[in-house]
Amino acid sequence: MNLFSEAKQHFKRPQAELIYVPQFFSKAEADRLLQQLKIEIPWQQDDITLFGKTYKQPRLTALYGTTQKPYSYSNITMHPKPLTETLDTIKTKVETFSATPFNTILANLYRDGNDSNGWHSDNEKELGINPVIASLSFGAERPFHFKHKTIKTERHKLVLEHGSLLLMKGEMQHFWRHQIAKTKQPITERINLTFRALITPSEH
Ligand SMILES: O=C(O)CCC(=O)C(=O)O
Ligand SMILES: [Fe+2]
Repeated sequence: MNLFSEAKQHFKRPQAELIYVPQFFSKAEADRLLQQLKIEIPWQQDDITLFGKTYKQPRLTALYGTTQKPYSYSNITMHPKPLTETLDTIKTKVETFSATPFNTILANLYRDGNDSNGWHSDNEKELGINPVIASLSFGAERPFHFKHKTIKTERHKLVLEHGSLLLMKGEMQHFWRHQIAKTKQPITERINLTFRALITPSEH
C-alpha cells in the first residue's frame, strides 16, 4: 500500500477542474514501468497536417484501445492496438482511482527537450461533452502549461513528476488549451499515457 497515493491536490479554476496525484506510483513501480513501456510499445513518428501543411509530429506515439474504433486528430487517423498486460493493469488502477471507465490509451514518448506537444484541447467529438482525461507521467519531469481561451490572466503551470497522475475534468477541454513545451534544458526521455473514453457515433 502506497501511503502517498491519497495525497491528491485539487485545482479549481473557472471552467476547469484538475486533480494531481504526485506519487500515484511509487518510485520503484514508476522506474519499472518507464523501462517496460519504453521497450514494449512500438513507438512511431507520424506525420500531421495542420492548415494544409504536413509535419513530422514532434514526439513518438502509439494508440491502444479495448475496441478497434479508429481515433482521429490533427488529420491523422490512428488504429488502436490491443492493450498489453502492462497497460491493462495500469488502466485498472487509473479507472479505480478516477471512478471512470476508459477504452483508449494514447501513449506519447518525448525523447528529449526538443520533443513537445503544442497548444491544444482534447475536444474531438468522439470524446463527448466534458470528457474526463487521465494522464500518467514517467521519466523526466516536464511542465504542463494550461491557459484559458479567453480569460488571459488564467495561465498556469504544473510540473508533472515521475509516477504522477493528472486528471482533467469539467468543461476544461472546451475553455482551456494545454501544452508540453520544448525546452533547451538537457533532459532525458518522458513517457505519457493519456486515458480517454471514446463514444460510438450513436452515443453523441
Ligand atoms: O504529455 C502530456 O502530459 C500531455 C499529452 C496530451 O496533452 C495529449 O496527448 O493530448
Ligand atoms: Fe492533450
